[in-house]
Amino acid sequence: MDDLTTLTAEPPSLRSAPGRPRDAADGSDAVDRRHGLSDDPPIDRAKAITAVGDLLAALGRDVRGPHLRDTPRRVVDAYLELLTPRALTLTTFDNDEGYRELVLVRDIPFHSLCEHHLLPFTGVAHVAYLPGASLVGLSKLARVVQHFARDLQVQERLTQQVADFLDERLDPRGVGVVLAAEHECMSLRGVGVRGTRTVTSALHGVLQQDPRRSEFLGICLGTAGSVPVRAGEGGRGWQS
Ligand SMILES: Nc1nc2c(ncn2[C@@H]2O[C@H](COP(=O)(O)OP(=O)(O)OP(=O)(O)O)[C@@H](O)[C@H]2O)c(=O)[nH]1
Ligand SMILES: [Zn+2]
Repeated sequence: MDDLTTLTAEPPSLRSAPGRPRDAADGSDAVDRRHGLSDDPPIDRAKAITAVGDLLAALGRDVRGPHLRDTPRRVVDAYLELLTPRALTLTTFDNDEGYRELVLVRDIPFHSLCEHHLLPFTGVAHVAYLPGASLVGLSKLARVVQHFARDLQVQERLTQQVADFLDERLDPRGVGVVLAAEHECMSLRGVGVRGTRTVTSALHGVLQQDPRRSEFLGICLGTAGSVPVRAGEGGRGWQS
């Protein structure tokens, strides 16, 4: 192992300076997940619990009932769980053998929360890179997806964040990320079209150009022998 980079993602309430990736006081690189305005207010759990209680009351619910009584706390803790990223450690190795072909981890299941409706979108990610001087631990490609998915997101931004992060940290010859997801805000409500898949991609470096682009997208989008299906139980997102 030639390099070990630890990226800690603290709960937002503990962060001193919300913003994009920044240097932490302990010398590690901290990735702040609240990529919106740099002056995002801190999290106030008690205030959030009160607000959910008020919301339920305003929706005409009797919040004194045995099941609803503790629901505001449950809801707030559920959101905090869904929106707090796990710490991420990116482990890289010298590419001593000079491997130069595509490294692709396909069918990574993920879930995130849509920023517009606070409803989940779930699907699979396909993450690839063309190595330069370094290889990365394979599981880390899945961890990067999970890390950035734990946020209020739009699919386009999530896709780009994963690609940009790997491009910055690995210095590879190319990076490719494809996400295919179903948005519950389109399935359960609104237009009500169950079973649609939104596909987004972000390509960097050599993977932007053919023939690498076609090779990568062909594997991801099914023109190389498999057909994408909804992310299913057990994380199976594709069918031969
Ligand atoms: N581009 C993009 N749009 C998204 C994403 N998630 C949800 N949306 C869309 O955000 C849009 C919000 O549109 P609005 O008209 O403000 O909301 P709405 O009245 O609830 O719209 P409907 O969903 O059409 O009922 C909808 O078209 C959603 O489908 C995403 O990840 N990316
Ligand atoms: Zn939505």
